[in-house]
Amino acid sequence: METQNIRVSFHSVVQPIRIHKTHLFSMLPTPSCSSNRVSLNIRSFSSHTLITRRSLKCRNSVEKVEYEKDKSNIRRKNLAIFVSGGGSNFRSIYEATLNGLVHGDIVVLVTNKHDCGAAEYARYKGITVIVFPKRKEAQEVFSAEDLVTSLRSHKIDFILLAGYLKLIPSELIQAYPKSILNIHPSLLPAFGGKGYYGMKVHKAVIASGARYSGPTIHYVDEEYDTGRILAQREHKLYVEVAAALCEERISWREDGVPLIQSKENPNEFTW
Ligand SMILES: Nc1nc2c(c(=O)[nH]1)N[C@@H](CN(C=O)c1ccc(C(=O)N[C@@H](CCC(=O)O)C(=O)O)cc1)CN2
Ligand SMILES: NCC(=O)N[C@@H]1O[C@H](COP(=O)([O-])[O-])[C@@H](O)[C@H]1O
Repeated sequence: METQNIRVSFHSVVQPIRIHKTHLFSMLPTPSCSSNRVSLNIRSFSSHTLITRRSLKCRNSVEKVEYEKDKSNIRRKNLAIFVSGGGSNFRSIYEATLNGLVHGDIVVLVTNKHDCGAAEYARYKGITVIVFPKRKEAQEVFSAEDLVTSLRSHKIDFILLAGYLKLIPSELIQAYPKSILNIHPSLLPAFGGKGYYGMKVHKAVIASGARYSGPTIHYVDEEYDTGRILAQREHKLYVEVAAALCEERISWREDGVPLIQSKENPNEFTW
């Protein structure tokens, strides 16, 4: 049987398309590199905060400009993560909340498998674990409304699905508009929908002869994998998107396309 070489690449397959929007920010003055060091504070016109740029050394007239968003006056966000298995993305995001990459805290883990690896890890870290939906034979009923009430009591700002294998009910979607994301292990819309989860997705990609694959992060709507796509790139993507969420660097284009404001250059947006 002919073996097929497939490159399952988590590198940038879909080049981020960058657009330059100036109405959000003052035109960024081009830093002069006459001196050895440049430092510049840039005040934006938008609701965003002061963007300070660390002074940088210019070498060989090549500028390396980094912007450090001033997060001191951005409220830390409360996150709920939904998982059904080991929680590899959950653990990455959790670590990122501790090392400062994500300006938020994982307050609740929701799972349909009370004894999954992610739930055990969460309990060990002192994170509240909620089982939803409960097993059919469970004594007490815990409805979608009960789940919304519980998430509200924990003051949850965003919900991140990370290997959660059940359909999110519309009650939750209505209660958290534009605030629920999911990571899917293919370049949607290909290989998505009911029945496409876990290894089933990768097997379908390989069987199709596709040359590339990679994850998609999208907003969650009532159907499996049909919500607005936010990002498609290498597998550490969820931490970067969670960071953008918590730093309020996501905006919505007039036609409903969500955009991520670049951390490096606030005048650039990708989708
Ligand atoms: N309302 C939504 N809920 C969920 C979405 C979504 O986009 N909208 N994404 C899924 C995650 N997912 C793909 O990214 C996904 C998960 C599970 C399934 C699936 O077919 N599940 C089986 C049951 C599997 C099991 O119980 O072990 C099924 O429904 O028959 C498809 C896609 C999370 N929720
Ligand atoms: N449709 C989404 C989906 O299928 N997600 C899948 O859930 C698992 C999560 O593993 P983890 O719990 O070890 O991160 C992974 O297999 C991932 O592809």
